[in-house]
Amino acid sequence: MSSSAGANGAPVKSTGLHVGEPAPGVKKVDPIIVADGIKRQFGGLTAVDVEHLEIPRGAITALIGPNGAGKTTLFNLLTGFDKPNEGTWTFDGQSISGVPAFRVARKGQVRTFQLTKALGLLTVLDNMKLGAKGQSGESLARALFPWFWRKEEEAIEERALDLLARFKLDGKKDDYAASLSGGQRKLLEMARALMSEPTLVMLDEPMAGVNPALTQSLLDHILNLKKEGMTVLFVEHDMHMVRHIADWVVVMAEGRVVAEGDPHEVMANPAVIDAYLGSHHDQDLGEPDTDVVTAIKELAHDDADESKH
Ligand SMILES: Nc1ncnc2c1ncn2[C@@H]1O[C@H](COP(=O)(O)OP(=O)(O)OP(=O)(O)O)[C@@H](O)[C@H]1O
Repeated sequence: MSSSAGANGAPVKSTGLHVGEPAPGVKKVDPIIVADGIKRQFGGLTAVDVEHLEIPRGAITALIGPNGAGKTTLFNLLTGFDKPNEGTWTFDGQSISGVPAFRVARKGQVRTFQLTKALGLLTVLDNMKLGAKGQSGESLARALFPWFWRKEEEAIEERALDLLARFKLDGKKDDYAASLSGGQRKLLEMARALMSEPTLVMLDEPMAGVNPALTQSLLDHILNLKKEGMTVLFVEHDMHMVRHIADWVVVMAEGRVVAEGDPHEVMANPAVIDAYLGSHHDQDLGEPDTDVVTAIKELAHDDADESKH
């Protein structure tokens, strides 16, 4: 598997990730997450109903689907922020179903979380320190061995400053996080997630609210995570980004996985267009995602043209 930039500067995609025909639930050569029979209901609504899903290790996987498909709910379940009605899953071969979020994070699976109002009132550096693992529940040990904790705190601060420099936020370390632009917030969210030295990074709509000036920088940071050996799983509506950086795409609709494959295969799959056009047919949530459908069709068309040359 290689992840360096290709001759034309485009990222080189990881291939050979699956075993057999790409279809919902297809087995992966080296899965980092394996989920079985996950169901999450809210009253009478089934938000997630995933029979089998494997996320490939060391690759970038995009989770896409129309509004209300269950993507965020699945993210919340896998990261321990919510509990399913049914289902089991493993991370790195260990069962983590029902394990609370802070323990999941300590095992190396982290997600970005949004800069809420409360976090906005902390400085950028304090936000980073919050992302370090092993910080909660050790107050007794902290009181008994202050010298040890001072050392750990110094190490945490050093790592935070290194990461802030890497994300070009070091000049803002003492600013309130609320003063950052939309794109800088996304960078801070990603940098904060890296404080715990994760093996799997889960990003919820990394491009939402980011102005074009910071888009490339965010993409590069995500590609770098893969280069450094991390696995990335992200939810995103921007199809151009999905095609550009994802090695593998999982499509959800109405709680289920309806398609899986590399971005080219998925964009050419009629089931994917149907999922977007068919969304909301029984709900009054407004227009289906026609912009996304247009983007998918354009990209599928480009792919067909490319394959003729
Ligand atoms: N806490 C909750 N209580 C009740 N219903 C919920 C709750 N969370 C999610 N839902 C419902 O579950 C379904 C799936 O929602 P979810 O947010 O997971 O979809 P999504 O694919 O992430 O959508 P979007 O792309 O719009 O963020 C939706 O119908 C939503 O209204």
